[in-house]
Amino acid sequence: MLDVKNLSVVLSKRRVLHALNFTIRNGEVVGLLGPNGAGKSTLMRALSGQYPIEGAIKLDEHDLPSLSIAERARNLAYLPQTRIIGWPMRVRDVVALGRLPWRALGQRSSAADAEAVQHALDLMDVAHLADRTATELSGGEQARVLAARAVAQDTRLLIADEPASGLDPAHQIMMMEALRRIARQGRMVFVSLHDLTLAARWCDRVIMLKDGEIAGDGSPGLMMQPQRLAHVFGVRAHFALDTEGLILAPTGLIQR
Ligand SMILES: Nc1ncnc2c1ncn2[C@@H]1O[C@H](COP(=O)(O)OP(=O)(O)OP(=O)(O)O)[C@@H](O)[C@H]1O
Repeated sequence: MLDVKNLSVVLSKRRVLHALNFTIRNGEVVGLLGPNGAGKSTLMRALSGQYPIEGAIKLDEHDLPSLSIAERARNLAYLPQTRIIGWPMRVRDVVALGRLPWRALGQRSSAADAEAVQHALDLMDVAHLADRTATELSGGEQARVLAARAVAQDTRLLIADEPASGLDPAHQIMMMEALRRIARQGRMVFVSLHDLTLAARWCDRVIMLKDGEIAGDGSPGLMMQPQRLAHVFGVRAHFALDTEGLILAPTGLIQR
């Protein structure tokens, strides 16, 4: 379980996150929602050890901020929002970088590493691109390759900052299904999303951020009510239910 207590982050003397409290349980996909500037990326970076924090972050028995970089990389994978690959490497080699935290310096990759890489390539539907040069791929393809690298890291917590943005509809659904499959193996997935339709359908729980504070934490059905959507996002939405769950489509702006 991830247990976050009184987490605050100050950047350039500005308090961006204000005493956040929440948990993520094993097996859950938890969506992080909120308008631009709410603090989603800051929270994800803080959890992955990129910012100094106030408060406490515990991942099972570990105090996350005090783990070494190597230990952290074996426990937590972080997929950043910017997903352009800078190195002209083969796709399979980019994904294999996710295995480095599991090997001693100079140790050769094992059959288990190769299996994890292939699994990640398949899960993110990039196996057919495995021998291409990563920098020559489209933006959405590069995004899926970097997601595969994070999956190959095989950690109990996966933090993904807007992994569905820039993907075509089929790959957005594939991404959410993949995250759900990862969670159902008993792992934790924390995913930020701007697409409320995807969040309503694929997240077990959503946490809403507004101005660096939690404005809601619960099931999509409970959290995505008209009043809260109006308060947090300033939008109204159409709601429907089908056999697979909630369908939510933002339809207009609330006049403020
Ligand atoms: N290094 C920094 N120094 C000062 N303020 C920062 C810094 N990084 C981010 N902020 C501020 O923190 C707030 C939250 O930014 P953050 O990037 O976390 O928002 P977000 O919810 O991820 O937004 P978006 O949906 O646009 O990606 C913003 O007001 C931003 O200006």
